[in-house]
Amino acid sequence: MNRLDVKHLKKYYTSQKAVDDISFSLEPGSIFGLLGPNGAGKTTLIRMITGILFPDEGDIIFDGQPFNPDRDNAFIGYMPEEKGLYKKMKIGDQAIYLAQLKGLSKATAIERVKHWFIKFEMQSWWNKKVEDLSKGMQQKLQFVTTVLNDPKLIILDEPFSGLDPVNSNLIKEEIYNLAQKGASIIFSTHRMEQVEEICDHIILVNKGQKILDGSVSGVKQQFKEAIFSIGLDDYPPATDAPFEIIGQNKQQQVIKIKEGYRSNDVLQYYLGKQVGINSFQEILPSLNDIFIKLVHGTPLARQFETVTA
Ligand SMILES: Nc1ncnc2c1ncn2[C@@H]1O[C@H](COP(=O)(O)OP(=O)(O)OP(=O)(O)O)[C@@H](O)[C@H]1O
Repeated sequence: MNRLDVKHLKKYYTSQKAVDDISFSLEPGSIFGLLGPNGAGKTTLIRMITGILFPDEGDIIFDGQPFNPDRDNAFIGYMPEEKGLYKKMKIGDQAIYLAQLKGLSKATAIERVKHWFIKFEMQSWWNKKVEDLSKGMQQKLQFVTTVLNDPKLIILDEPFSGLDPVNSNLIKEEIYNLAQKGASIIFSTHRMEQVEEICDHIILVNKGQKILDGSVSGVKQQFKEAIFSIGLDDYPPATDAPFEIIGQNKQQQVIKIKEGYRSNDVLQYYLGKQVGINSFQEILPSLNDIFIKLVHGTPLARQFETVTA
């Protein structure tokens, strides 16, 4: 059974089709990247999945049942990009209070908060106020308050923003741990290298519509362009070659195989020239390249439109 099924979800504002018929599914234990340019509709989609906004049309199925925010919110952890913490409240009390809001008893809330504060070396923060914390420290606290109740679905919007490399790694490891224990994670970010490193599956949204859906490796395969790197003992002039050279240094040549040829033709070509081949490897496109290719032609700022539902 899927953790989440989003079916034909729509949310129209008078001036914008913010989410326009989006469907996708999320399995338990999956780390899922929700990608898209500014104004694409990601936050609107997340707000519907977390019960903050009601969809105009479509269905959200959570753990096999129609999503009911009152019942299911206890199983969802949402870390929005904007901070949702009380500036003046003491940090320990605040974490306990937020855990209780998610349905934990006071005793369990205290136990969980202590556990996470020790794990993340935050014990000395207990009696401080949020306003005493730096941006990165607040981000770390926000992450802890998001996962305190062991959610089945965790939605993280730019979770690494403001974090130093050590704390980024700490949170990254925790994301893997939570997924391994069965939590499903939706990770929204504009940092493609983070998606490539962390996510197993992505969807790309543009102008309110889903334009790509697949595993990270599958998507990279889908957009590959017959580009290889090859390391040779010597680099003879490549006349009548079944490829074009698109880059070269002392260690390797980057080539694009011409239409109608295969990788074996490249090897045969160089073997025919009696050149020693030291390495040969396909270069897959980065998610950044794929993102730019797919949203190419989209105006830098999403334009408003007149919407009739
Ligand atoms: N409350 C609102 N009223 C009217 N239009 C809105 C409202 N909220 C969002 N929109 C519009 O819906 C579209 C999608 O916005 P949304 O915030 O979901 O995008 P996003 O993908 O999260 O963008 P970003 O990456 O910049 O955060 C935008 O064009 C925005 O102008």
